[in-house]
Amino acid sequence: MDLRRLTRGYRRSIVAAAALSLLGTLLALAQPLLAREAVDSAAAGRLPWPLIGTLIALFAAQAAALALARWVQAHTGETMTRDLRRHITGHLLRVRLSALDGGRIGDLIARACGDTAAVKTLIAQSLGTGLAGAIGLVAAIGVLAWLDRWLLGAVVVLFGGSFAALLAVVRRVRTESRAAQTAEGVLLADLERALGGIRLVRACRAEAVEAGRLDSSARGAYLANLRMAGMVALSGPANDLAVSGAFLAVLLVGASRVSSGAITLGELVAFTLAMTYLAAPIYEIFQAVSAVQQGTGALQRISEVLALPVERDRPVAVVRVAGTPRRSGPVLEFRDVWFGYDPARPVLRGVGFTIPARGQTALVGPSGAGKSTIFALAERFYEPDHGAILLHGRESRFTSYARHRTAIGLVEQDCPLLAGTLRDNLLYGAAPVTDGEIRRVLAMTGLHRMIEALPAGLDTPVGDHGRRLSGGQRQRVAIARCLLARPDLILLDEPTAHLDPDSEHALTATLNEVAAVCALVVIAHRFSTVRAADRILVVDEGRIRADGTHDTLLRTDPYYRRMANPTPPQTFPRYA
Ligand SMILES: Nc1ncnc2c1ncn2[C@@H]1O[C@H](COP(=O)(O)OP(=O)(O)OP(=O)(O)O)[C@@H](O)[C@H]1O
Repeated sequence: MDLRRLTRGYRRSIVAAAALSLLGTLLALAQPLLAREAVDSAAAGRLPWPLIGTLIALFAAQAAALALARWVQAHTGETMTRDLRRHITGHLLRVRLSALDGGRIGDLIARACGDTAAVKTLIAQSLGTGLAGAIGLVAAIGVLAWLDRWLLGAVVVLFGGSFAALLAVVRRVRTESRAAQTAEGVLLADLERALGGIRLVRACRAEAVEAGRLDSSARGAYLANLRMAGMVALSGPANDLAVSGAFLAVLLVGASRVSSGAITLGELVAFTLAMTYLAAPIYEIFQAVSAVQQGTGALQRISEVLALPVERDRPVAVVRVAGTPRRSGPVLEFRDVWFGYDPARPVLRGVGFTIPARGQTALVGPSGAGKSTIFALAERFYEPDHGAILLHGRESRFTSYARHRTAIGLVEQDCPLLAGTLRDNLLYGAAPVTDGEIRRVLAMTGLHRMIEALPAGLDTPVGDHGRRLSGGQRQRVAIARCLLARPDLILLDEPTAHLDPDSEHALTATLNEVAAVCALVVIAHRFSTVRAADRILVVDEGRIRADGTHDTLLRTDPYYRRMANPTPPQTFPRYA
């Protein structure tokens, strides 16, 4: 993303703002010429009322043009910021999870909010005004040269020096601006880390550690902003000094030229009036250049986000060649799938299995074996490094992400819910459902009694990440949401982990019911859940070690045998 691409689609508004600013400047520049006539007439003892009337009209027209220019600029700045935010947030929601794994969410939020605001300043303050300022400067110099070249010489010497100094300052502003934005990103990411894990922070009495960490990131932003403010502050008085010096010089040189008869008093007054209009474009150009420097730092950070790879469906032509999905046969198939979060260190090593269209399959295996990773690949959060995943007999990479995920429902281990009401969470991503269907699913998942007991029922807020619900309630809401979406295949990561024996029993009966109408794959550590499965896959070190029914595996697989008959000290069973 660069300035050229950023301004595409808004150039008309920018030019309109510049044209209005320029009109304001030109109306201002006409004033000294009329003032010269008016002062010379007044000096001759005649008050030129028509001239004075025209001057007043010019003042009013100038004010109106400049006010309108500012409004158009502000409007353009706000529109661009809104569109840029829409673009960046839309992009972030489609970024590949592999690209997000290494980044910090708080920093991404800072880029989507803070950096886009900095770009707004760039647009609102610079493009239109800078353009108009540059043209206004040339016009003002033209008028001054026409009024008196000698006086203009004095002005150029004084303003020229200060302008060169200002440009040097502006260059440093860019570096410091980028440093400040980066430091603010770190601060937001640290704050998000601390608030996201606030219970852990409290339980570990780590408030002071986190406060120190936040303090040091806040200090980074503070120092960079301070350095930038220092430079901008220095440049202001330097500019003022140059303006006052130039006025003094003009008055001194001008007075001697009036007394020698080289120019009239009216011409001197006109010159000093025109000079006031020289200061405005110079200030506008300075503001514009420094806003461009600050905005370019922010634009760079936004470009980095927009460069993150996104999930993109294959072109329709390629997808058509891949054939149509088969409804008969297995719903999901893994064919020799290899995958590593870091491709050099594979987590899955040649995983292969098929999931029939009905029935329950359990995935068991030691912690870290790769079970959740199999789910992540089945859901296409990541693509395999080698091998293929087939949905209804068709390679999943030829299916759109939306269609693929409509067919597969996932309930993850920590059952994340979103801030909102129970209803929002139950219907999140679901096709339109009837109240009867909601009631049926609530009864299946044992949520109906809990919801009946709530005064606001389904409209009860669940809090951030569903924190106002218990772990078991969260889990059941997540399962109910999944059932309401009516997928062909449901993936449940440890669905009974948070349940008491009664609820576990009830859920196992529900899962048996569900498995009669669609395919169900369950990651389970509890033997009671595994027993209910029609088929069990044993995963170990990224491979399917064994595959069969409960009875077969009891006879053939040592890990499964130990899982079925645990001996007390062996909490984490391993292969012999
Ligand atoms: N997003 C990730 N980035 C990098 N490595 C990861 C990521 N997620 C998991 N891993 C690694 O992949 C390996 C397999 O993890 P996975 O979560 O699939 O295991 P699991 O069998 O589901 O374990 P558990 O039963 O404890 O949930 C682990 O070594 C883990 O550290």
